[in-house]
Amino acid sequence: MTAESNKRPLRRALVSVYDKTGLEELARGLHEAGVELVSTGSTASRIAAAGVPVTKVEELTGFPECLDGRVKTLHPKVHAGILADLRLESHREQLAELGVEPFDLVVVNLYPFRETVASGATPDECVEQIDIGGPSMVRAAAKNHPSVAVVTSPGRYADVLAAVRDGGFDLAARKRLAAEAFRHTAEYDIAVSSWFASAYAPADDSQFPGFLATSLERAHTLRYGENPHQPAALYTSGEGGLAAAEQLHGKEMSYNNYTDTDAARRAAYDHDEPCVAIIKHANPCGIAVGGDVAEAHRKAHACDPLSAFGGVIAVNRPVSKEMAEQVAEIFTEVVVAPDYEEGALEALTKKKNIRVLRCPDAPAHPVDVKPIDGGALLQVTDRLQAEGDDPAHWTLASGDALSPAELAELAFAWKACRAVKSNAILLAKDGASVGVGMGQVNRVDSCKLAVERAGEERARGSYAASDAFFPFPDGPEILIAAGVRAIVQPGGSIRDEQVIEAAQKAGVTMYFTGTRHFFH
Ligand SMILES: NC(=O)c1ncn([C@@H]2O[C@H](COP(=O)(O)O)[C@@H](O)[C@H]2O)c1NC=O
Repeated sequence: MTAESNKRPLRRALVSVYDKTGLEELARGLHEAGVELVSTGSTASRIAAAGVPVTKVEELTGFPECLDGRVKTLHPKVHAGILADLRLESHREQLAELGVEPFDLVVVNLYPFRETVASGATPDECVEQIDIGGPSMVRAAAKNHPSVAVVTSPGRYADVLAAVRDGGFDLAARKRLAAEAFRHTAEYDIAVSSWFASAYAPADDSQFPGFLATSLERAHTLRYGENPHQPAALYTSGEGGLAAAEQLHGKEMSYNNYTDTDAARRAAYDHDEPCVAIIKHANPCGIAVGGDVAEAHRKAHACDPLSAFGGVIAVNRPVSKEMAEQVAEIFTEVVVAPDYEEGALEALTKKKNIRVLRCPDAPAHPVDVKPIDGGALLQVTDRLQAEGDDPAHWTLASGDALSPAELAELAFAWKACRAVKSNAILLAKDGASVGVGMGQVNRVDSCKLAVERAGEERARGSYAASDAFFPFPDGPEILIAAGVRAIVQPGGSIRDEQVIEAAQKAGVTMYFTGTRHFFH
């Protein structure tokens, strides 16, 4: 059967829309093409006011709309007209016996439940905005797509008018519309059920909903996942962020580009000053702040130029021309920034392959969701804390108190360390990481790695941060032997006394934050 022969002419339409955008044009176009219109309350009034003939649904059902609109279209004369499978003789015969006319087109959009909740309305007001008749019609029409076309968005009206002039929608188009319709009602039900789960949840102390569902849209299929044998795709939540970033230049973003870019933005936005973070395999090979982004980039790159080759760079300010020219000299996979100053894009795009992203929003996701076999873990996203991450609240555990300038150096090391996968040790100097020990299964090896990466000269006099407490003095001893000026760590080990003693013996300043930043 050809697509042409699948077409079903549009002769009779049921229109019931809360959002009246484009309604008059749609009604007029349908009427001019000879389509009979049946409609509900205020939708019918708007159509009639536009001078287009319309039959009120009450005239069809012989039953008044009642209960403040709770019952309008919930009637067999409506639903039999939508649900009759016109391919079946028996259905056609039954409609004739019952005196029911079939509908070929259903145009419905639903009460604004989400918007009502967001407006801070009372529970009763929210409940009243749960559409019942609308989803019933949409689901019925979508189920019966072999006979009926269903439209749930004013964005589709132009297609409807094109189809009506062209002999109707073919079956493939009706299937696509049905898929859209079921998604529309599914998203609606997710909003309603999520609201119920939080607004009417059984009393317990959990701040997490009793039921969790989400709706994500596939933005595009990626070339592959973490490895070439893994198919992968990107989904967006519709709330901006990295997944919706605008790509201004370069090859298609890969799965690994996205994960590294996410980590890089997390690191760069931890700092108030202009900051650049360079990430490889989700770990920093350089983080630095500076008077401007060009300086921050030079300092970040200097941390580990070998590893920065092929890195992903995030900036918390617009990229300047000067920074862009520096970046263009180095093989870089991705640059992401809130914007690009004049001349910056020109400099970057001289490199054919570099991916350039504009992402105006700071990272915002409030909850981390991690799938595990058979379920998922949810946690409130780790952020810098008002207290533990502010040096004003730190406890001096050993040595002399630092001067404000030195304390600022140690505070930079502490914040930058949060971007390193645990066990994390980070050495910093002049507002730049100089040695990073990441992802080791014991803290001593992380200390060794950080010191080795920094090299003797840069380690000496640097400021060291540890994402979690030292369980033994062996880690700090390595840092002390390398000549660090001060150490910051959460504290809280049962052997804190031994750790403090090691620092005291060496005359090294040590602060406790009381806050931990594991990052896995
Ligand atoms: N109760 C019903 O039978 C019913 N039938 C259609 N609706 C909704 O009423 C709205 C349109 O109403 P009106 O044409 O009165 O503006 C649409 O959003 C439609 O989804 C209904 N409303 C709620 O359930």
